[in-house]
Order: sequence, then structure tokens, then C-alpha cells
Amino acid sequence: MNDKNNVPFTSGFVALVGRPNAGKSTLLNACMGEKIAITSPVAQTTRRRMRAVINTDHSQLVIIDTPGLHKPKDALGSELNNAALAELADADVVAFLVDATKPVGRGDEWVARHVEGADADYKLLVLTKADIAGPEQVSAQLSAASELATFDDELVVSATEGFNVDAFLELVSAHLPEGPRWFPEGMDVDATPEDLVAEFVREKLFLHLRQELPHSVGVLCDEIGYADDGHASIEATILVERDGQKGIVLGRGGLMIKRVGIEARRDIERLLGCKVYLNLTVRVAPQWRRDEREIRRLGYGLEE
Ligand SMILES: Nc1nc2c(ncn2[C@@H]2O[C@H](COP(=O)(O)OP(=O)(O)OP(=O)(O)O)[C@@H](O)[C@H]2O)c(=O)[nH]1
Repeated sequence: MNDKNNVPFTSGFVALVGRPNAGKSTLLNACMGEKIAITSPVAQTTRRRMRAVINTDHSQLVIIDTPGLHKPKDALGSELNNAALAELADADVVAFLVDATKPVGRGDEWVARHVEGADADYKLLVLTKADIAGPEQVSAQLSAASELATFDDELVVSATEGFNVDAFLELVSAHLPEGPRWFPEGMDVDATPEDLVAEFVREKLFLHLRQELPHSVGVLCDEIGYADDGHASIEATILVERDGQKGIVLGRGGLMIKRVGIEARRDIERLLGCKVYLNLTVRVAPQWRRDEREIRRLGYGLEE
């Protein structure tokens, strides 16, 4: 398919992979210039696969933010890995993100083995967080990381400073195959509003409770209803594994959940572009992380 200047139209799927906390969601956000994927200083924040669709005159990039690849310890961990590996297998371009500030280690090697085995036409090594690494550290990390797999190119970025984010998009677009526009031009993300609402609530929980609430919390957005006056009423459930965790999420006098609700609501109002009433309920579901059905119901794993 060519445009009026006879430039071939290119399109394809770009998988961002890397170990947990490598900076995948932050790079995706920077590419979009707005907040879509959630980020936090806690590893394994990304549980759902987020897609951002970036349209230019000659190309359409579908960027997929995968859960951080890691050696799984429980059923949720396995599902997350399977989801990431499935995206890797289907991608036209793979961007392997390595944190410039953390010595290359076993975790990176493990991810790299999967990158090496992927069929993608173009594999790019992306060194992230350049703003907080010194030049020597960057160059040492680059040479260590480039040994991990066979890469077509390498790039140093800082997603928070916007350094080389455009270069990333240009490089990746230049290596997409010729293809159609997969998604309508006006559409940027293919996660549902319910997915995004759940992710925003989770983000706030992680921000405020990260010591107390490691990974045993799940959020399900049950319903988004729109009233005649245009506001949205949203019901969401926070799943925890133990009674004690329910108390932590609620906080003294319900203050914690109130704070989480207020902050999440602000992001959701921006996302939906209307006033939002958000009702959060906390439910104890023992061992939900070991229950594959519950994980799938929450939408964290592969589609059935
Ligand atoms: N200084 C700096 N911090 C960054 C940069 N990119 C990411 N971070 C921080 O690194 C942490 C992890 O970033 P995320 O984007 O959530 O990492 P991720 O790879 O998506 O993590 P998972 O979802 O666990 O796989 C967050 O605290 C980010 O703010 C960067 O370019 N510079």
C-alpha cells in the first residue's frame, strides 16, 4: 500500500520486553506523550498488556508494553510470563530494554534468551534511564548488554527526560514491514476503559502501600455506567488475600482507601473526559494469585 507520494505504508507490532522495572511502561508513556500505561517504582506493575497505537503519515506502530519477564514463582508469575512471551513471538520488532543503572545480570540473561529465539525482523537494544547513569556506566552497560543477544541496533534513552524517545520511534518505524493500518486513525489504545480504570486504582495502591502490600492485590473494574448528566459511575473491587491486608487497604478510619479513590478518580476523569464517581470495595479472596481462573477473570493472562 503506497501513499500519494508513493511511499510504502508500513505497520507492525513492537514488543517492549525486559525484566521487571526496566522502564517499559515509562517509555510507552513517553512515546504517547500522555499517561496510558501505569508506572511505579515497584517491579511487576504491568499486569496487562497495554498497547499504544502511534500513527504517522506513512506508518502505524502498535507498541505493546509486556509484563516484566522474570523467573515465575507462582501461577500469576507464569501467566504474566506467558502473556509477555506470546507478544514476543508475534512481534515484528522487539525492543529489549535494559536498565542503565542496574548491572546486567541473570534476569537480563533470561529475557535475552527469549529475545534471541524470537522471529522478529528487527531487534533493538534499548538502554533506559540514561539521565541517572554516568557516561562510563552507560558505556559499560551497553557493552555488557550487547553481548546478551544479537541486536540490529542499540539506543540509549531517558523516557523521563524525553531523550531519544523520538529517535526510538523513528528507528522502529523505519524497520516495520509494509502493511495496512490495523487500527482506525483516531484510536490510540486498545485496552478497554475498564482495564485502564483497574490499572489506575492499582497504581495508587502501589504508590501508597508498597511496603505493606507486595503483589497480593488485584483490582477488577466491575462496571462503568454513564448517567444522563454525563458523569460516570464506576464500581471497582480490590482483591486481597488476607483479612489483615483488607485493613491495610482500608486504612485507619477508611482514610487510605479514600485517598486511593480520590487520586485514582483524578486520572480516570482525565482519561474519560467527564466527572467520575468511583466506588471501591475491598474483598478478601484467599490465594487468588494461585487460582488461574481468578487470574484470567481479572484479565491478567492470555485470552482464552
Ligand atoms: N530516572 C528515570 N527513571 C525512570 C526512567 N524510566 C523509568 N524510570 C523509573 O523506573 C521505574 C520503573 O519504570 P516502569 O516503566 O514502571 O518499568 P516497567 O519495565 O514497565 O516495570 P514492570 O511493569 O514491572 O515490568 C519507575 O519508578 C520509573 O519512574 C527514566 O528514563 N529515567
